[in-house]
Amino acid sequence: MTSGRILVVDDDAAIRTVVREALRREGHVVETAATVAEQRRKMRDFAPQVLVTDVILPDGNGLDLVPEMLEVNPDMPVIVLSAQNTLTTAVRATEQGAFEYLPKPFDLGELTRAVADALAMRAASGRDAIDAGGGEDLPLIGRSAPMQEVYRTIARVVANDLTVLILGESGTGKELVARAIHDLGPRAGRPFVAINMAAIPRELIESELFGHERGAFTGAAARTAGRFEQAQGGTLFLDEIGDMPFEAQTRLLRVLQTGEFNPVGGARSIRTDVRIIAATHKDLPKLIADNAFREDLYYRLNVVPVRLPALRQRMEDIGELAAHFLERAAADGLPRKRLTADAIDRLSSHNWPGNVRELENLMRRMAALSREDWITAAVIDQQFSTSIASDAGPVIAAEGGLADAVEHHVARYFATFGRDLPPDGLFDRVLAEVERPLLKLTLAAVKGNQLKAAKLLGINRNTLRKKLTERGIDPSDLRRMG
Ligand SMILES: Nc1ncnc2c1ncn2[C@@H]1O[C@H](COP(=O)(O)OP(=O)(O)OP(=O)(O)O)[C@@H](O)[C@H]1O
Repeated sequence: MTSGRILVVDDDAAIRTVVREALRREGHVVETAATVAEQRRKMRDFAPQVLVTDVILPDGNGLDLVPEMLEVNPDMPVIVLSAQNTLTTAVRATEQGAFEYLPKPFDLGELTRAVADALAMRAASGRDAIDAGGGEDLPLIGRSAPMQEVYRTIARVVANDLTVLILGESGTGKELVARAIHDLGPRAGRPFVAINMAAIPRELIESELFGHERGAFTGAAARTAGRFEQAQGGTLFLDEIGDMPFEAQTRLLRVLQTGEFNPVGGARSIRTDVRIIAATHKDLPKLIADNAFREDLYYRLNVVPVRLPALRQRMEDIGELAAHFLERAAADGLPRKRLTADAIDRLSSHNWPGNVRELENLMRRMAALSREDWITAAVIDQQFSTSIASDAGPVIAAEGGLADAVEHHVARYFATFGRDLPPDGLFDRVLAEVERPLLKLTLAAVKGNQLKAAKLLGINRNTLRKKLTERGIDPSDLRRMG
C-alpha cells in the first residue's frame, strides 16, 4: 500500500536479488549492499526508510550494527534476517532495537508483509510526514516503547477490516488512533463517521445509529439516515462504547452478526459495508460482571485490542508532545513559545489525569497567556497551582470557590471545545465532565475511602459506587494519587 525506500544488506547475492525483486514488485525503491562498508555509505546516500539486514556479513555483524544505524536514522525500522535461529538471536535483535526478526529460510511473503508493516508504522507515527516537512497531518506523536507497541498493532490492522477495540483513559488519543487506522487503510477517502455514546441522549442512540423511517416516533417528520448509512464504504467509530444502552447493544450485535440493519420503524434491511472501531475508557469486563455490557458484543468488538498508555506511562514523550502542541498553537495564530529544559522536567513530574488532552490544553493556555517567549518551570508551577488537578482541598472546602471553580472550568471547556461541541446531550456531557473531577478529587482527598467520600459529597455510598462505575473511575487509582 505505502511504498518506500528500502535498503537490503546481505552477503549472499542470490538473496539480495530475490528480495530486491520481490520488494520492487510491491512498488518499493530498493538498494542493496553486500558489506558493512557499503551499508554505511548507502545509509548516508540513499537514506532508507526501512533497513533489511542479515546478521553475518564479511566485515562485521549486522545485529551489532543496528544501534549505530539507528543513531544515523532513529526512526528507521530494522528487519533482521538470520540463519542463527535461536531465541537468543531473536531476543538480541529486539534488544538492539530491531522492528522485526525473521529466521532464515524466510518466506518472501512474510518479508514483504514485514516491510509493509514497518512502513505503516512509520506513517502512523508521522515520521515520513516529518521527513517531508509536512507535519500538518501528523497523526500520532511519541516514540516511547508503549507507543511503538501501539504503532505495531495499528500497522497490523490497517490493511484488513478486523474490528478494533481501543482502550485507554480519557484523552489518551483513542479517536486519533481510530482516524489513523482509517486514513492509512484502503478505506481512506471514504467517510469516517464518529458517534459518541456518552454525548447522545440514551433514547436517541438507536435512531442516531440506524436512522429512522418517517413517522417512526413523534417528531420523526422525514426519513433520516443513521451513522451506519453515513459511514457506508468507510469506517464507523463507536466512541465511549461502554455507555451504550443495553437494548442498543443487542441491536448492534445483530448488525455485526448479520451485516444488515433495519432503520427504526422500518421493515427494510440495509446491507452494511463499514469497518467498526470502538473505544472506551471503561473497564468492559467489569461492566459485563455488573450486567451492564453484553459479553457476546464484547467478544465481537474486541477482535484486536489496542491499549493506549496513559501519558504518565510514557513521560519520555512529553517534550515532543508539548513542542508539537506549541507549534500547533503558533500555526493557529497564537504567539510562538518554547519550553526550557527545566519546564519539561516539571511537566514530566505531573500526574496528567487528563492525559494528552490536558497537556494540549495547558500548552494552548501557555501560548495564549505567558508573556515571555520561553516557558519556564516557574510559569508551569504557577499554572498547576491554579489548576483543578492540584487544589482539591480549597475547591471542596470553600462554597464560593466551588461555584467559581465550576464556572471557570465550564468556561474553559467551551473555550477549548467550542469549535466541535457534541450535537446534543450537552447538559449531560457537561455534568459528566464536572462530576468526574469532583468524584476523583473528593476520593483523592480522603485517600480512596469511599465511606468518607460519600459523606463529604452528601450522597449515599451506593449512589457513589454507581457514579464511579458510570464515570469509569477506579477508586484504587485514587488511593495511589491521594
Ligand atoms: N499521540 C498523540 N499525538 C498527538 N496528539 C495527540 C496524541 N494523543 C492524543 N492527542 C491529542 O489529544 C487530544 C485528545 O485525544 P482524543 O480525543 O483522541 O482522546 P480520546 O482518548 O478519544 O479521549 P476521550 O476518551 O475523552 O474521548 C486530541 O486533541 C488529540 O489530537
